[in-house]
Amino acid sequence: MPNNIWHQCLEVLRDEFPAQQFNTWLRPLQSDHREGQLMLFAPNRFVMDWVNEKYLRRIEEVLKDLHGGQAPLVNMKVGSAPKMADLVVRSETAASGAASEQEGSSTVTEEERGIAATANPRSAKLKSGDNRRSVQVEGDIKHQSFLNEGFTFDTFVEGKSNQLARAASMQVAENPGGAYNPLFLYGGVGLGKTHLMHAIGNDIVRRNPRAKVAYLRSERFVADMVKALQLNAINEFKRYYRSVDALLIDDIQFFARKERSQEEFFHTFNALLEGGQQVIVTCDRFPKEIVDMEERLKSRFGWGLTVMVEPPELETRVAILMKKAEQVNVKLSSEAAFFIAQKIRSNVRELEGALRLVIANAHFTGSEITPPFIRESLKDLLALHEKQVSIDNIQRTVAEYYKIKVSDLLSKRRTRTITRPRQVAMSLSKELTNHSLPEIGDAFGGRDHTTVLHACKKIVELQETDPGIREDYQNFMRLLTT
Ligand SMILES: Nc1ncnc2c1ncn2[C@@H]1O[C@H](COP(=O)(O)OP(=O)(O)OP(=O)(O)O)[C@@H](O)[C@H]1O
Repeated sequence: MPNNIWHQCLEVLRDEFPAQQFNTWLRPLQSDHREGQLMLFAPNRFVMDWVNEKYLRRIEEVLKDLHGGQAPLVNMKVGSAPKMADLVVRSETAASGAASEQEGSSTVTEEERGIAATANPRSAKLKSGDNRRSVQVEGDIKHQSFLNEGFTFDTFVEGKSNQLARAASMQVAENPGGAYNPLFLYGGVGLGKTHLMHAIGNDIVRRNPRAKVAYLRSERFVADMVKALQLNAINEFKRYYRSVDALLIDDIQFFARKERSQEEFFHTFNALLEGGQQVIVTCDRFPKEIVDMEERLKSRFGWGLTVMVEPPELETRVAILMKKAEQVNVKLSSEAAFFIAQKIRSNVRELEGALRLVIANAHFTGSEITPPFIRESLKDLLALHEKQVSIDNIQRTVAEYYKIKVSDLLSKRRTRTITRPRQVAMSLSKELTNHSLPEIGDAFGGRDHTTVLHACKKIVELQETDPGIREDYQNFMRLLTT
């Protein structure tokens, strides 16, 4: 009876608390007891916070009374999917002494409060900008996250598009707090930034099981900070985030406009860097391009190493598909992988989604995975893709075709090998999307609309005089629209 230990504990608690309290907060908790750890699953974050605040200490005492030195460590988690990187709150012995840092003067913005209100309904009752000093909190609550165990360097497929990011990440995992601090990984959606970040975290813990690694999305940092302010626990918040060996913050762009959080993060960031602790940040764009973010924070991001993760080229997409299929013990022929990789170019997440769909269909129908079968399975998805020609899509297709990088198309480089593909891509964007000339200019590294106009004229001219360009252009039209 693996969860017996929790039932014993519940029996004691049932006698201690009024029935209504017991039924509301303790009874709904589900448990999973293994390897010296008792994981309690709360149905939502509000219940988890409440139990943490009001009952966790008592739960631990009861377990100690019942099992002495054999009592398991208690962790709490929302939901029940063990593979997800959900927030885990671990109760630990309070560290002595209060943090002495001065609090910043900026106030919590409406948006920041909104996040906290979602995370914790009680916070909605608190007055805006309430940042009274902490007196005491019930127990010292420390936050830690489970890292997705499947996201490792072994499961990450290397290609030209991510070679540098992967190498830098491996260096950081080997030597956290060393030369690449902070590590700033950026790039479009679904390209593997989170995967790499977890791989670093997992590797740090593998090398040093005592290492304290905190992974969280930036919204979580904001919500925790606002909640800490409201519960007068900001010093505990600061102490916790400054005590980790590595702080991994995903999708930092969500800090935009959250001034108080930026300020808090700025101080945390400095403290960690000074302490030789590792900071890793991911973002959907280059630091300088993040809007509504303090300049001093953006410039700090550039102190270590900033690396882009680019969309994978065809060969890498094929390799990723083969690897993902292998992970679920499905035999995928290279012809089939190639077929999917050619059709789905947007990002790896979508590539994975397409593969899952094909595998599920094959499983249910007992069919072999062949190109005609794939075409039929992905009919709706492909139709959607074909309808949606985006500038992004055009840039990727053109870059891949001419064997250059998307970032070259967006750069200021003016060599012929780059300018011609750039003009082709601009012209295709004008012809195949509804974007205006200024919008297209913007999407190509912030160029003026007259540059786009010039590119369009040039490509029309060249199609008449240069058979090579004419053929390329026709190929693109076919690739992008059929
Ligand atoms: N090179 C790769 N090898 C294997 N899997 C990959 C690779 N790149 C991405 N993936 C997979 O693609 C999926 C999406 O990746 P991930 O969540 O890391 O993207 P992201 O760049 O963080 O996106 P977002 O900006 O939306 O958060 C994950 O399942 C990840 O394992």
